[in-house]
Amino acid sequence: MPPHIFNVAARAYQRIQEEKTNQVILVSGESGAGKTESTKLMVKHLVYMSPNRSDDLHNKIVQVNPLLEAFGNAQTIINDNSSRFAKYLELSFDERGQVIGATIRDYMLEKARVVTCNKDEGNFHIFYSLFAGASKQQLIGLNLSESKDYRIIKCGCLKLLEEKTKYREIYLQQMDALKRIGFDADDMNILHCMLGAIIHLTEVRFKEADKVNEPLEIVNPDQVELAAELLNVDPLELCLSLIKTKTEYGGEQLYHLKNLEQARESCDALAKAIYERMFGWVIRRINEDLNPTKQRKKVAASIGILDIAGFENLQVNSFGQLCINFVNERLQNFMNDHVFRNEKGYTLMKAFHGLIQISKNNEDIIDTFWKKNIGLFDLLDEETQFKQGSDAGFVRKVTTNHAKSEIIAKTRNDDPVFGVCHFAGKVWYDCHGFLDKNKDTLNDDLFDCMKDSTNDFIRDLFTIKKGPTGTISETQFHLRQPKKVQREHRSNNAMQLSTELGKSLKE
Ligand SMILES: Nc1ncnc2c1ncn2[C@@H]1O[C@H](COP(=O)(O)OP(=O)(O)OP(=O)(O)O)[C@@H](O)[C@H]1O
Repeated sequence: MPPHIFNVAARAYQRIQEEKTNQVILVSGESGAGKTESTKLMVKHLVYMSPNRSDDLHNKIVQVNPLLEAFGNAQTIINDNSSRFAKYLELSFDERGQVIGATIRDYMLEKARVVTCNKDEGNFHIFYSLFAGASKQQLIGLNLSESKDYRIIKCGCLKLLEEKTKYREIYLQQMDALKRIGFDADDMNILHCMLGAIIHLTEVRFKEADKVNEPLEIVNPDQVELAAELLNVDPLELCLSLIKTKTEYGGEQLYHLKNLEQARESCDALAKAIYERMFGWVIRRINEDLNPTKQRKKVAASIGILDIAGFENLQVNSFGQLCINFVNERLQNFMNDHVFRNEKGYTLMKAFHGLIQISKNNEDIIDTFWKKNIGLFDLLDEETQFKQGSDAGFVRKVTTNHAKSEIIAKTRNDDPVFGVCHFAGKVWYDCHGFLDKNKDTLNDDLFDCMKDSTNDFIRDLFTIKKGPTGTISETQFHLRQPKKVQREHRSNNAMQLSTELGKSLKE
């Protein structure tokens, strides 16, 4: 039945051979519709059609999926294995139509999931497989305990104990896939250290001081200490950067103490930043391994497959859903423009008549998001920059500026919620935390702290600038080879750390 996965792939392949033009396959559909599975089948089919293919390369291209899914997928209410990032995979072919490599571009990783996930959803798969699959020794090495109820795996619905056998198996597959793309012992060590550091950072708790104008108290400084140790950064510098921030004014450095919320946010922001950069690094390594130039053959044409997170309408829709749904609006618009509005598209539309629903023009919806000054994104940026800005203030701006719009829906109560009538249906957005998610900044002190790591690789990872797609996987910047994290043996140092912290804050 059209549109048949293998038929679409075969047509693209035929065109690169006959017309010698690059092809792109755009896979769209709601979350859980089968985009990722279809992409995998198309890749398999394209590689299968390639003559004299190298089995090693063939296997590698097909086998990167468990890795991408480990770090980029999670259980959602709709899909047990939902892609929480967008992926553009480009297969390169030589003049004989032989596949000679692949490149992956990643976009929009939903890194907020590391620290918050909706009820009945899960965190990224890698955290569950780490606890289920890593040996006792490995976990002890990361100062993690099998039995502790960590926030990172507690959030969401997955019952690790019930799924342990499944996740142990998945962990072994993931480690095997990492080895296949060239991860050596040092790479594995640093990857595990970063995962461990993220887990410890999400455990850090803060407490208001008893007196006003006094710094916050870190309830469990041992967790900061452990994270610092795994990242080879100075624990005292890390503690200080979590509870105070510096600004420059008239050439002078001023220090501000963070409030409870700001400290929690900056700790979460650090955990998210480490995850995001680690994810980019894994993709970068996949790309290095599958680089077509390694085959010493000229790329004659390519077939790209775009698989982005599908349209979402969950029980609670937040900033992530707003961004995902906007991208889906843009894709829909692209389809309208480039497929259905030209002659070939019209024929296609007739052929598909009754099989798929042709959506109406959605330019008004795109304008609602993007129009200068009054579009949702400009309004959100404006409210975010406003010192007294709030989530409720953003919703007020949206509903006032779009009072007559048929696209924006309001609630009758004062909840910071508004609705958008998308091409695929109406979605209500709960705007709690929108401003923070939009800010998503790691303050300079924390950045500097990471850049001061004594481990060259961690330092590079945080010095590297993000590329045009917002990830580090694509930048030209050179990353040094990871070196094993040097562990200093620390015991019962938390007390000493607290004393040093108090002294340093007084100074
Ligand atoms: N061709 C297929 N064969 C077998 N199972 C499939 C196929 N397509 C989809 N499925 C089933 O549907 C589930 C969801 O598919 P998939 O993850 O590809 O959806 P998606 O559209 O990529 O969703 P999301 O946008 O959430 O990432 C799969 O985990 C699988 O169980």
